[in-house]
Amino acid sequence: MFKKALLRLLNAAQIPLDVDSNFVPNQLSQFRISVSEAAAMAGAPPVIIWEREVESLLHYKELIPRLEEALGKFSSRDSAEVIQPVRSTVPLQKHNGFLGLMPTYMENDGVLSTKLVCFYNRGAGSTLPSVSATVLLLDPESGHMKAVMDGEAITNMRTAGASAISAKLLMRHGAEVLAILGTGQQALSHYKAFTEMLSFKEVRVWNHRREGAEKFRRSVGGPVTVCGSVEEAVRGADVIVTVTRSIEPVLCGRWVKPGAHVAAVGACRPDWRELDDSLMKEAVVYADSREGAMAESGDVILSGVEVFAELGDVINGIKPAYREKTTVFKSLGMGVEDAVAANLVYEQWKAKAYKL
Ligand SMILES: NC(=O)C1=CN([C@@H]2O[C@H](COP(=O)(O)OP(=O)(O)OC[C@H]3O[C@@H](n4cnc5c(N)ncnc54)[C@H](O)[C@@H]3O)[C@@H](O)[C@H]2O)C=CC1
Ligand SMILES: O=C(O)C1=NCCCC1
Repeated sequence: MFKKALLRLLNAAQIPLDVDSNFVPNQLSQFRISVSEAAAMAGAPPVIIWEREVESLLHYKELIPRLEEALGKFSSRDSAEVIQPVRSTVPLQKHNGFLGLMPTYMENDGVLSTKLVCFYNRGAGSTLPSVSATVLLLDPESGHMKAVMDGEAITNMRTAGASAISAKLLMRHGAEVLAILGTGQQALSHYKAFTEMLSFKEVRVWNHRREGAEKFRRSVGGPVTVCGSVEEAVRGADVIVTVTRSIEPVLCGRWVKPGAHVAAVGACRPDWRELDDSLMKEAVVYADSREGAMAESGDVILSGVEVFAELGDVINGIKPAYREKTTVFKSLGMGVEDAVAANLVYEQWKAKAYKL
């Protein structure tokens, strides 16, 4: 009874209760109760961490190593490491979109999360975002919800982080020219991740509307060449990122330099395309999840190509990285990426909260 009252007091004072053992507040440790028990007993509400705060807590330098480790764990197919089913989707027909459910459990790491993500094939005139997401982080022992987080910043950063890992592993040594097709949210996060973690002499961008590309150039500040066509942007490029909302191929194999690496991020439905057949057939195709790509990627399904390996297979040393060949990394996005990113945000949030 007394314990309960104390916990309610701590909760009212916004002292986080659902913390791991390294962070047990002194006030609780005297009562020798487990942290999960404490949080569950206290009925502690989840902390809410929104866009600006997520952005301020998440940094590529810390996120990317965690993503790399998570991709490796995913591909090890060890259920104590990662359980992550292929995303289930509910069509939002009236709104030309989908709700994706992305649960993940990492038993060894004690991480349980799910992302709810709505994504849309927006018409040209719409000002609404293409992707809207929320990540829920839970305590696997009690089921208690620890945190509710803005999922857009997490989605933008973890997707760009995974693409940067693909480039690090698959682009040719001495790569100099990066081309980005599309200039929306993912383009911005990819620009940041690629210029922070890798080094390029030139960055080119293309957008189907030139003013979008000009706006992008102004907003990133760094040197960017705006190109008038996809062909102009990608000719001679060593690394190409496709982050468009297109549902038809925008990138053709005949423009792509042999040995280039393509990180293909858009076209995440079985009948959507960003890359043409000739590129898909020429390239060695890698994916974040083989199963995900075979269920969701129009570029893979409709071109009829095989996924050669998962990125995690390369990380685990199970499959080779063909740097000298043309490579495509088909990204669909995975719950395990959201799980490690959200867990990192939560760790950073706790560290900040306890310093105060
Ligand atoms: N693989 C993954 O993990 C993820 C994939 N995505 C996908 O990445 C893509 C980009 O997402 P965001 O940057 O958030 O969207 P956004 O709406 O912010 O940007 C989309 C970009 O595509 C351009 N665009 C629109 N229609 C086009 C067309 N018909 N042809 C060429 N370009 C066109 C827009 O002008 C804009 O520059 C979307 O397809 C989204 O579903 C998003 C999140 C994660
Ligand atoms: O992984 C994600 O998150 C998404 N993947 C594809 C579509 C938009 C969101």
